[in-house]
Amino acid sequence: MQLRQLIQSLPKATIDGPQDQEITGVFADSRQIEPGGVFVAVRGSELDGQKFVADAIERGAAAIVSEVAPEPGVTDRVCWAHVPDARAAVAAMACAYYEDPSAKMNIVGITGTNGKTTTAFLVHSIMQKVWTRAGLLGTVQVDDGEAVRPATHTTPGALELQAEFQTMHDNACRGVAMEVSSHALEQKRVDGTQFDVAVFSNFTQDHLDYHGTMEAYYEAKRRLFDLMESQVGEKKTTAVINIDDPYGQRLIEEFKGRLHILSYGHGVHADLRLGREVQTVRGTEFQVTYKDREYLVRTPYIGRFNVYNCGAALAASIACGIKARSAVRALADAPQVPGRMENVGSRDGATVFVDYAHTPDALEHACAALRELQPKRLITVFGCGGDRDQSKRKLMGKAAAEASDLCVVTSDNPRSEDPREIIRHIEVGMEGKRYQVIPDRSLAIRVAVNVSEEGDIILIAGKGHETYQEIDGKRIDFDDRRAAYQALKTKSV
Ligand SMILES: CC(=O)N[C@H]1[C@@H](OP(=O)(O)OP(=O)(O)OC[C@H]2O[C@@H](n3ccc(=O)[nH]c3=O)[C@H](O)[C@@H]2O)O[C@H](CO)[C@@H](O)[C@@H]1O[C@H](C)C(=O)N[C@@H](C)C(=O)N[C@H](CCC(=O)O)C(=O)O
Ligand SMILES: Nc1ncnc2c1ncn2[C@@H]1O[C@H](COP(=O)(O)OP(=O)(O)OP(=O)(O)O)[C@@H](O)[C@H]1O
Ligand SMILES: N[C@H](CCC[C@H](N)C(=O)O)C(=O)O
Ligand SMILES: [Mg+2]
Repeated sequence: MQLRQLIQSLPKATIDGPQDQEITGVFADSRQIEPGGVFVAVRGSELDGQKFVADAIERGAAAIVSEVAPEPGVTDRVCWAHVPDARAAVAAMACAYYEDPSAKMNIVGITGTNGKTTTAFLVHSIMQKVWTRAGLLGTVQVDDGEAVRPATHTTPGALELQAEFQTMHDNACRGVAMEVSSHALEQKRVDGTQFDVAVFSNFTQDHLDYHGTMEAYYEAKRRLFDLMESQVGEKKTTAVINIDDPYGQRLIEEFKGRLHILSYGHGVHADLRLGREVQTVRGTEFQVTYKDREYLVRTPYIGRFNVYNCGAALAASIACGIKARSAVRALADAPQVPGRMENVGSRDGATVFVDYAHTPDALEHACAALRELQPKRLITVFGCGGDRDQSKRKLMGKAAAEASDLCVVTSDNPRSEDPREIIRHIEVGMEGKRYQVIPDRSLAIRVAVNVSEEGDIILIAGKGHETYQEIDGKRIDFDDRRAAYQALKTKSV
């Protein structure tokens, strides 16, 4: 692509210097730049990209995009675009460079505190069944329609994202199911993406370390809908919103008349109504009413919260033009989402589930889901992440202690923090309840399995699909599922 053409995609830019050359790519990381590339200097949360401009020029950058004006003489060597917002510039150039691949596919973006990964898997699996090829982007993995690989972020940076969309389109994907994290929305990673459907699953406390307040966290989530409203193009867009969630109701109020809304939930006002749930160890059955027609949904997923995730996935699929009946049918063999309510085995009548609940609300729901299976006792092993929202720790302690017969409090990615200090924060919420503290996660799992008896259920929460434990900035191999399997195998009688 010609630099002149790319530069035109930048809103409100002041341009100086040579523009007549073919460029080799757009880069926000100076370490990746190739000669003839465009370097965008982003002021990040850790570093200021401006510091790397000289390095980028040294490596042969053809153009610099920056919030800072050029120094005299620089524009004799490179083109300089002075912009008001470098993150917005990255997104705009990413879309232009990859020629707006999101405009050519059905894009479902999913935001909310809990349930994004699960809902994205469900939408992806419905799309795959109906359209043969579909893309998936989320916390666990990326599926580009041909190959699956582990994800590094829930939502990739703007450049990686648009490149991924292009690959998916080249691979004949008709649709993409993607998670949209609040970090991504705040950092404009999805700006310029043309969504067909935006889903709001629910909203409870998390990430206050990053967003500061619940209001700022909500504003970040709402940006997905603001973006969809301001989207230019041919797409008929739909906002799929959980009407049973108080913040979902607020979102509906805020966007009524501005976006086409398809609500889901248990109430009579929901456009897609959920009801008559029956939970068993093998899965869940429930009824869906949409446009006066009733559907019986069968899914292998357990837990009431998964009825919501299925409802969101059905509504999103319908909004993409998929027949309700086909979507319902596809849910019957919904895939196991790695580390989400994953049954990893039983021994002497006690069963272990590994789950990714790492917020107070998720932990409460995960415990409640397993309680519905009427265990003799529910034994919960959990911890809280270091260098993350500290105020959720005591709330998670309370949620787990209230719903469990016994808790084993342990470590979950302490990162740079002292694991015992994190555990002390958790314990504040557990006063007067039965629990044990075992900071070594592997030992904690072994102890929980060893004390279990016939009819017990053990929930190992917080790490789900993760295959590491992050201590002091280092990632050590660790997998709850493997640790549980080993503990079951070597259980003392
Ligand atoms: C806090 C946060 O979200 N940080 C993300 C963000 O970094 P940043 O933009 O603040 O960048 P920075 O490190 O300060 O550097 C500033 C700029 O200098 C550039 N640089 C840096 C070094 C150099 O030598 N040359 C150079 O050009 C960097 O490429 C960057 O453009 O953008 C980077 C590129 O996209 C991300 O890798 C990075 O994710 C960090 C590692 C991270 O841990 N993020 C987590 C919190 C996150 O994003 N999580 C959400 C999910 C949360 C949920 O569970 O809901 C996610 O979407 O994954
Ligand atoms: N709809 C829901 N409501 C409440 N809790 C849920 C819901 N769906 C899943 N959970 C709980 O939250 C955990 C995380 O689910 P999931 O990975 O689908 O969410 P997520 O929003 O992608 O999370 P993250 O932001 O960490 O990627 C699950 O393991 C489960 O315990
Ligand atoms: N995406 C979540 C993952 C948390 C998982 C938990 N294992 C932890 O490390 O805190 C976060 O960044 O808050
Ligand atoms: Mg996720």
